[in-house]
Amino acid sequence: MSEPAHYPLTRPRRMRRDDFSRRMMRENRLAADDLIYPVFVLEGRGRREAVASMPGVERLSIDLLVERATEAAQLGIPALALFPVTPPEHKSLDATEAYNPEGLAQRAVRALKSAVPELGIVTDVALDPFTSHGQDGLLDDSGYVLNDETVEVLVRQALSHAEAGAEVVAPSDMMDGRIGRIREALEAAGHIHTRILAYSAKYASAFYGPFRDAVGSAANLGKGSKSTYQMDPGNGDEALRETALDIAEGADMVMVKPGLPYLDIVRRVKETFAMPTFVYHVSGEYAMLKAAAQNGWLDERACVLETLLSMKRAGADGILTYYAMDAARWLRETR
Ligand SMILES: NCc1[nH]cc(CCC(=O)O)c1CC(=O)O
Ligand SMILES: [Mg+2]
Repeated sequence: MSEPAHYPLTRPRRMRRDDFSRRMMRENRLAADDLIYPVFVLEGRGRREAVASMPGVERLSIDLLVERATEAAQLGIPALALFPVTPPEHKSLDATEAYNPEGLAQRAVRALKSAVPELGIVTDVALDPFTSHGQDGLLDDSGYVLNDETVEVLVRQALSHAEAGAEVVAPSDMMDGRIGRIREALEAAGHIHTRILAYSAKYASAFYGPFRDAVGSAANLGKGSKSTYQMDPGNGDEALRETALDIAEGADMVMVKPGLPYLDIVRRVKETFAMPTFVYHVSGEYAMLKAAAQNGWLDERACVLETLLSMKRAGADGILTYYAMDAARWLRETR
């Protein structure tokens, strides 16, 4: 009774035969701990506004945001990323509203920290919600985004966030040298515990379109491009050089953005630096999944969870996603 020689000795399908052995060999899992929930905050009370290009996503006034944040914490989500919707009358060429201690972001941080202290708050350090032209920095006469002058404003903005109680500041602007300057300023001001989540490899991506609608910077930006500071989608090695600089300057965590089209970069960054590595599943990626789901073309729950799991498999330690609340709920239910 000899083995038929043409039969494989190794049958990978054995381990896939039953649910128990599939679970035993599963290498990566998604959990609520992996999720960071990006939210848009509005002026006023009792206000909620839908974002047309992101069905299911709402801009909320601080009081409603506090309720939402309470739910997020109950679902086990560790942190929220805050994005203010600046009223047009507070936008200017010099973006001074960015570091107003009574600004919307700063007030939202204080309200969230007092109502839901266990939920980590990540603030966005960048000037685009505050400039009248929608660029992430100050402009010279030719319209070029100035680096060092912008960094000085980012430092003031980051300090105002730390002062308000944000545990994590996340520079998303891609100016050179800003991590080092922010780190020095935080230390000098005694904010030695404030973590920096650096958007280290942020690409000049068309997938940010719906976000710019959500924060109301799309109209200001018009046809303007961010290619003189955000990275060229054709580049991979440059992402490693950018990340190395941010780590050397004092970043505690690094990020790649967008997500799904850039998972090769996530893998390379994680393998090269072994740092806490985050990925941003951006607004356009959310919109794609949502649109297909609304048309009945994709199983939303299955495709979203598969997408987020693939980000973990690529090496991400955490994911910023507009699907955070849904995903945390889905992960609680047993199929
Ligand atoms: N500093 C701006 C910023 N911070 C986060 C996003 C995009 C997030 C998303 O698309 O979900 C952007 C947009 C941009 O760079 O134009
Ligand atoms: Mg850089």
